[in-house]
Amino acid sequence: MALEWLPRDNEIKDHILIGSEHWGSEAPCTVYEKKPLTDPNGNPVEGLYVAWIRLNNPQQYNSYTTEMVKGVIAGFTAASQDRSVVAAVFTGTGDRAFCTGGNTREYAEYYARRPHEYGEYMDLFNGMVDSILNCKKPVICRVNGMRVAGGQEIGMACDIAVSSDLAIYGQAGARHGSSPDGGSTDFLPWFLSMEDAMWNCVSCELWSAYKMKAKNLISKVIPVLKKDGKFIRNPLIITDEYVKDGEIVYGEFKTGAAAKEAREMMKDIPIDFELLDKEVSRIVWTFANLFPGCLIKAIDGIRAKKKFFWDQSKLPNRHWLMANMGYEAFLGFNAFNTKKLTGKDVIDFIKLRQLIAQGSPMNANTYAEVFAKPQE
Ligand SMILES: CC(C)(COP(=O)(O)OP(=O)(O)OC[C@H]1O[C@@H](n2cnc3c(N)ncnc32)[C@H](O)[C@@H]1OP(=O)(O)O)[C@@H](O)C(=O)NCCC(=O)NCCSC(=O)C1=CCCCC1=O
Repeated sequence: MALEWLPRDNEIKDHILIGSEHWGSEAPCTVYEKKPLTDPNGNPVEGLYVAWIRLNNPQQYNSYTTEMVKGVIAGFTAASQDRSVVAAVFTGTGDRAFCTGGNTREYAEYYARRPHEYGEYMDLFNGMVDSILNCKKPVICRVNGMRVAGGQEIGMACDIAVSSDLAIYGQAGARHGSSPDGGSTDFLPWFLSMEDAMWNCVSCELWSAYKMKAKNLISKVIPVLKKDGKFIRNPLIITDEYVKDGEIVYGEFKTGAAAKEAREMMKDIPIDFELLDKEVSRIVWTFANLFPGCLIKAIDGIRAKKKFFWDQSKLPNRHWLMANMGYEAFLGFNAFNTKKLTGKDVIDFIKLRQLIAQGSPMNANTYAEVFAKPQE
């Protein structure tokens, strides 16, 4: 006997928590778009979608404003709760940047010296990372360009990353007055060796996508320059040689005349994301052809290792970052934000250390000594 006699409520429930009020189309904003799932021949599959969450602030390298952070949270919450969504793709507008982190203008002009406001902001920022790590759909980071600072942090929160070969990766915090505590100090040591994680986290060096692939940060690097109908690899990076004079050179930036020649050559070559998007579709199609429950259980099992340190650190980090907005962040983000006025994007670090060595109080006079002065 079948079970028709059991009382059942068959009215489909709506689990959507946040509406579309935090998304937009005009920069700066977060764009949320449901694109049809496509099969390997590019045919749309009826009733199934991929949620694209796009940071749309290209003039400021897709840095996220406070409103955009809310848009990302809303995006991953929607992707998670929408039963027709198979996977989420996190990307940025254009071909320059995926994201270069928090909006330094907002940081300098609003949050600096408003630590409690920044505490509220950090609650949103932490919510953004959590929304990625808790999304009940696999999350692909489509790295369309630079993934720097907080951009690197939200990128590493994603499950898998495929990258344009023009992208560069790294941190900026220690140069601009923050600590990469929005995930990088927790995630980087899982991806890279401890030595590489340490250097990449603090030095603020930017490393090529090829170098990061070789060091296991990302899954795949895809050529995006299409010369005379044929994709070529980023000519600025050494990709045809592994060892030179006993050193690993694969993935390093070319220098001198070779770099100049590469830059010249790149000038007229259009950027085309066809192969990058094919790779994104291939990964999504692989996910779509797996049991959804087994898939997300496995993904959450791996995410748990990222969360282990993130969950322990995110609250103390929030409190420290909040307090820091009155001190080093005030100096660093204002220096970066006024670079067009002063001609310098960082403070005089040696002067600051000399003043600290003398036991100087950290007041407006001291701050004035370490800032570059506005040019005539
Ligand atoms: C190294 C850079 C990423 C790239 O340098 P470069 O290629 O020389 O480009 P720029 O001329 O510097 O930048 C082009 C224009 O974009 C603007 N820009 C770039 N990044 C940002 C940003 N994050 N916010 C606002 N605007 C940005 C830049 O001002 C230029 O505009 P213009 O009008 O002059 O044409 C370099 O751009 C760089 O270092 N950017 C800043 C990176 C940064 O400091 N991000 C914030 C770090 S802190 C953070 O993200 C955090 C996250 C959570 C936890 C706490 C936290 O601090």
